[in-house]
Amino acid sequence: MRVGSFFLEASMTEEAIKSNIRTIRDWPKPGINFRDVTTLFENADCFRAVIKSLVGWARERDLNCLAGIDARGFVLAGALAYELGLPLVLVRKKGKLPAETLSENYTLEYGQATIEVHNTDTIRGQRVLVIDDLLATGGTALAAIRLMRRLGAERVDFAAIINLSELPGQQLLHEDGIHTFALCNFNESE
Ligand SMILES: O=P(O)(O)OC[C@H]1O[C@H](OP(=O)(O)OP(=O)(O)O)[C@H](O)[C@@H]1O
Ligand SMILES: Nc1ncnc2[nH]cnc12
Repeated sequence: MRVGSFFLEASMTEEAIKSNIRTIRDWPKPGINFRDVTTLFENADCFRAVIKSLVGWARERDLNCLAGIDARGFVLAGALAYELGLPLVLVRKKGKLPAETLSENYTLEYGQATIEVHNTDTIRGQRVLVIDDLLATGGTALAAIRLMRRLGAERVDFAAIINLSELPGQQLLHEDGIHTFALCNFNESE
């Protein structure tokens, strides 16, 4: 995985980004250090620097479609779609999409879930970037990637603000041949 400090403006280092992410201990259950990006979104300069970095990386990847993951991934994906001028497909939690859907089940750090996408032609033959706020076990990202492949994606990349470096997501995506980018890493001890 490439960590994004190369793309960050001099004024916004990896450490500066991390300092804008709040950690909530033992939430939503004991033992989980929840990395809360709402504090980063509330800092306009930091949010702009994050989008600028993601856009810089995305431009190098010669993409032609984006897919955002419900819910925090949507905040990033909408800004990237606007900036890059690319179509955006929404990957939603089960039961939220009104037309015909494809579904994938997955396991989270703290439970089980299902994500869905509309049965759209927009993905077929495209180089797609899947976007989320955070990569942990990789369950969500890999489920979204499976959906993109079922919809006929030619290539799928993945980008997030945060990689939880002691969880297996990064390695699993690498083993699946997914080009992955994150702006910062967190260890359990932080
Ligand atoms: O790598 P994983 O172990 O799959 O975990 C990462 C996912 O967990 C969080 O979402 P969550 O399911 O909490 O949903 P939310 O964005 O709706 O809060 C996060 O936004 C990622 O989507
Ligand atoms: N530790 C964590 N913090 C925030 N979102 C998460 N999703 C999965 N694990 C998470």
